[in-house]
Formats: sequence, C-alpha cells, structure tokens
Amino acid sequence: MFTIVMQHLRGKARLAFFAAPLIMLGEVFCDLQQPTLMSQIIDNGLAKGDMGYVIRHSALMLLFAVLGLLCGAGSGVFGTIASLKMGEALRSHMLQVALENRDPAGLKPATLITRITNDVTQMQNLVMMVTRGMVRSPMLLFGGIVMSVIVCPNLAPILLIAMPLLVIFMLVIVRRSIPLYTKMQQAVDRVNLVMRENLQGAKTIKAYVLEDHQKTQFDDDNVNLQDTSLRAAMATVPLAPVIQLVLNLGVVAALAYGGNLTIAGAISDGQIIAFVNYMIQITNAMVQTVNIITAFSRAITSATRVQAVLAETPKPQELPTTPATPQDSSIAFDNVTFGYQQSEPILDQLTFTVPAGGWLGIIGATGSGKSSVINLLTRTYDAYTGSITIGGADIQQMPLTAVHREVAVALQDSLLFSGTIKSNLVYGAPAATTPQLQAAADIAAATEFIAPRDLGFDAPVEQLGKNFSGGQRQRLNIARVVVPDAPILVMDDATSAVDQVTNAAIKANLAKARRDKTTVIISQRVTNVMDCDQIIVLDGGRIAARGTHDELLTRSPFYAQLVQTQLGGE
Ligand SMILES: Nc1ncnc2c1ncn2[C@@H]1O[C@H](COP(=O)(O)OP(=O)(O)OP(=O)(O)O)[C@@H](O)[C@H]1O
Repeated sequence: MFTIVMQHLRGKARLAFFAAPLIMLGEVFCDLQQPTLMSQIIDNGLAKGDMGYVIRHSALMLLFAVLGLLCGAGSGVFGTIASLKMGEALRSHMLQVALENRDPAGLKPATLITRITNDVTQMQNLVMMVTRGMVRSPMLLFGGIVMSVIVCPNLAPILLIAMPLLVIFMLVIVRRSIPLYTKMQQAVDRVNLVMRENLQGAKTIKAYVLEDHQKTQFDDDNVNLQDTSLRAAMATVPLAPVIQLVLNLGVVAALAYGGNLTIAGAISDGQIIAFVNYMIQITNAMVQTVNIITAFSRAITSATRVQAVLAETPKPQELPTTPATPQDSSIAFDNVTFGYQQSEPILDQLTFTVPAGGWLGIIGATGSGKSSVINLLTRTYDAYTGSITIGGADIQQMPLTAVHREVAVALQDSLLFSGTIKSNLVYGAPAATTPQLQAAADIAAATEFIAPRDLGFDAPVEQLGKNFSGGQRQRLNIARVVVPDAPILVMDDATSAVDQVTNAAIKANLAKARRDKTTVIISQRVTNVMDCDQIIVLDGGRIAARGTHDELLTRSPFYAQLVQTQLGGE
C-alpha cells in the first residue's frame, strides 16, 4: 500500500505529504504544554496568590493555543493537497491501465468503477489521516504518557495497567474487521454491477416487463451490502466506548488515589489536575489511533484491489531492434491457427492473401470466426501460430501504433462519445479539416442528418450517442473510420443497422473512394460482399470456399443458399 501511495505522490504533492506531519509536530508540542502550564498556574500562581504569575502563564497558554491552531490548519491544508493529488494521479493511472489493456476480459467495468472511485477514496482518506494523525496521535500518546510520568510519577502505575489492556483490545478488533471490510467492498462491486446492467438494459427490462424482478434482485444485493457494511461497522464500534471507559476509570482512580496522596502531602493539586489532563489527551489520541487503524484496515483492502488493477498493466511492448515497415497495403495470412482458449481453435490453419488495393469479402455463419480474423490483424490478440503480414512486414515485428495506422476498423458496435459530431469524427485524425470531415460524412451517407442540425459538425453528441438512431450511429462510426484514410479499411458488419437503400449508397460511395485501396468487408449480407475481387466463406474457423461471386455460386452450397435466401431469383 505504501508503495502505491508513494508512486502516486509526485513533486509538490510528495512535499506536502511530508510537510503536513512535520507541521503537525508543532501542534502536538503546543498541546502538550497546556496541562503543565495549568498545573504551574495552580501550584505557583493561585496557591501562592501571585496574580502576575497567573497572567504571564495564562498568556503563554493562549500563545501555545494560537500556535497550535495555526500548525493544525497548515498541516490540514498540506494533508488535503497530498490526498487530492494522490487520488488524482492514482485514478488517472488506473484508467490508463484499463484503456491500454488489450485483453479487456481481465477488467470488468463494474468492479473497475468501484475500484477507481470507492477504493481510491479509501486510500485518499488514509493519506489524509496519516498526514495529520500518524504523527499527532502517537506523539500525543507517547508525549502524554512521558509528561504525565514526569509531572506526577506517583500515579504512573495507573497508566501501566490501563495501556497494555487497551493495546491488546485494539489488536483483536482490527484483526476481526479487516476481512469484513473486504466483503463490504465486494458487495459494493456487486451493487454497481447490477445497477449498471439494469441501466444499460432498461429498454429490454421494460420490453419483458421485468421491472419487479430486477428490483427484487437489486434489493437483495442492496440488503447484502447493508448487512456487510453494518457488520464491518459493528466490529469496530466497541473500540471508542471501551477506550473511553477504561481511561475514565483511570481518571477516577487517579482522583481517588491522588486525593489521598495530596492529603498525605506527597503530591500537589496542580499535579493531579495535570495528570488528569494528560489522561484526557491520551484518551483522545487513542480514539484517533483507532480511527487511523480502521482507515488502515479499509485502505489495506482497497489497496489490494487497486493493486490488482495496476497489475493488469500491459508489459511494455518489446520493439524489434529494426521494426518492419510494410512495403504496400497487401495482407497475407499464412497457416494461422488461433483460439481464445488454447484448447479450442477458433481459426484453423487459415491461409489467404489480399493484394494491395484488392477488395476481400468475408462471409459465414455467426460464430464462424469472421471478427476473430480482424482481431488478429489488428493485434488485439497475439497468441496465434502461423504468420500475418501487411505489405510483407510481419505484424509482430511492427510497433502496435504502426499496425493501427495501417488498419482502420469500423465495428458493428458503433460507440460514440459525448462531445460533438466533430470531436467524434476526428478521433483517428485530430488535425482533420472540415472539408475532410465533410467528405467522410458524404461517403458514410451521414450528411443528410448532419446538415439539417443547427450546429452541423458542432452539434452535440450525448453519452454513447443516445441522441442518434442505431443506423445514424453506425454511419457516424463509418465516417470516423474513413477520415484518416488508412491504407487498409475493414468494415466488420458496420452497416448492420442501416436500411437497404442507405447501405447501397454507402457501398457505392466506398467503392468510389477506395477503388484502389485495400478494403475488407465482413458482412452477413451478400450484396455487401458480392462485388469484392475475392470472397472467403468461413465455416467453423476454416475456409470452406473462396472465389468471386460467380465462382462461389457453383463452388459453395452455403453461399448459393445465402444468395437464394437474400436475393431470391435475382
Ligand atoms: N473474446 C472472446 N473470448 C472467448 N471467445 C470468443 C471471444 N470472441 C469470440 N469468441 C468466440 O469465437 C468464436 C468466433 O467468434 P467471432 O466473433 O469471430 O465470430 P463471427 O463470425 O464474427 O460471428 P458474428 O457474425 O456473430 O459476429 C465464437 O464461438 C465466439 O463465441
């Protein structure tokens, strides 16, 4: 946990982290002066009727109080800065890990969100408490004990009995509470997951009239969260009252025993009052220590969960000493075999080539492996056998960014981000000009719904593109992928939600814009692939047939059947 905190405290934040406890030492020093000064006022001022002594020492008490206040405020400001900056750096690091992770299966969004928000907040709380309390509490505790023994050694045995009992009690409670806090964080994860699914699937839930069912399920998870939170809180509840009780009994013992000693003339009234005051300071310090330990136990659980996310950091890509550079935009798969789980091959000994400027169509039943081909081409997964080259360059020998510059992919799931149409279209080419955006929108047949909007390309896009229809989102997605004009364009079922007429227009526009540029069309619609130079029919991860549209009509019963079903007698 300390490593994570220190790694994310940089520059001024690290300075603030160390400055806060140092300044806090000033407050502790000032606080520790008060009981002694009070005792001196009673014994040397009031008892002897020396009002000058009383006034001078009262002024000194006031001075220490003001100095202590200033030190406390300064320490608070520095502690807050350290805590906020650490949280900011840690959140941004975790988000970066999540974004760079090439196998998103390891990081489920719901748990990731809880970890980035809730768990980081627990760690921030700890930083805040550590910077203020870590010095204050032990110093007040230690200083209080030392000062009380110095001021009134006769009453020291009371402390020697009370303190060890309290320390043992605290350790037992903390040991019990840590596993409970782990369970509580898991319950928060579960509530987040269910809430996220319900919000995302709101339409489906309504369509199946499942509102009550989903609500009951959510209530169950909520009750579970409440139970675990309550049990975790209950585990630490006895701490403060027990500490208070033991130390109050100590005060009573000090007054009773000390009273007898005063009568016997062994100690003065001022010494008893100072001792009792130090005991109160010790009590406060112990309660603060308990709070810190509770925050520690929560933060340790959170740190473990945060560490699990940071551990997903992709290993830095080992760049080849001489990176391969594609000579052109041709693609070659040579004997490629791949499975998401090693035991189950999804692609089996796949071999095909697309010459530079060629158009390849890939068609096949659902689950036949069409998208997996593209997952390999874009290096989303690397664990395959055989070789894949672009322009003669092995993609394993190319930096990932170079692969992504070569290959632009329009996926079926057209995810838009909140912002404007323009901010979405320039994702792959930040310097794109308005005429370039206009040309891309024309190709994607998106101009017809962009132009009528008051702000045109500056029109707002809501979260996930909710203010556009499914087909419109796909058209914006196609425009976005066309803007950078990559050497290789892949359309993976990218027009599945677009109507037939618009689909035909997009197809014609693309054919014109990318006449001599390598293009791969993956589709369930025969019309989308039938004009390609070469069409591959995939079946269970194997190439069942290949050829032109006319050739496949005779070579592939599956293709012929598709044509018959989709085009009828045409
Ligand atoms: N990330 C993944 N982890 C595990 N298995 C996967 C993953 N992605 C796909 N698969 C499996 O790989 C097989 C091929 O999936 P793929 O998405 O390549 O098929 P597809 O032909 O594109 O299907 P569709 O036309 O339905 O999009 C399927 O059986 C699928 O369940």
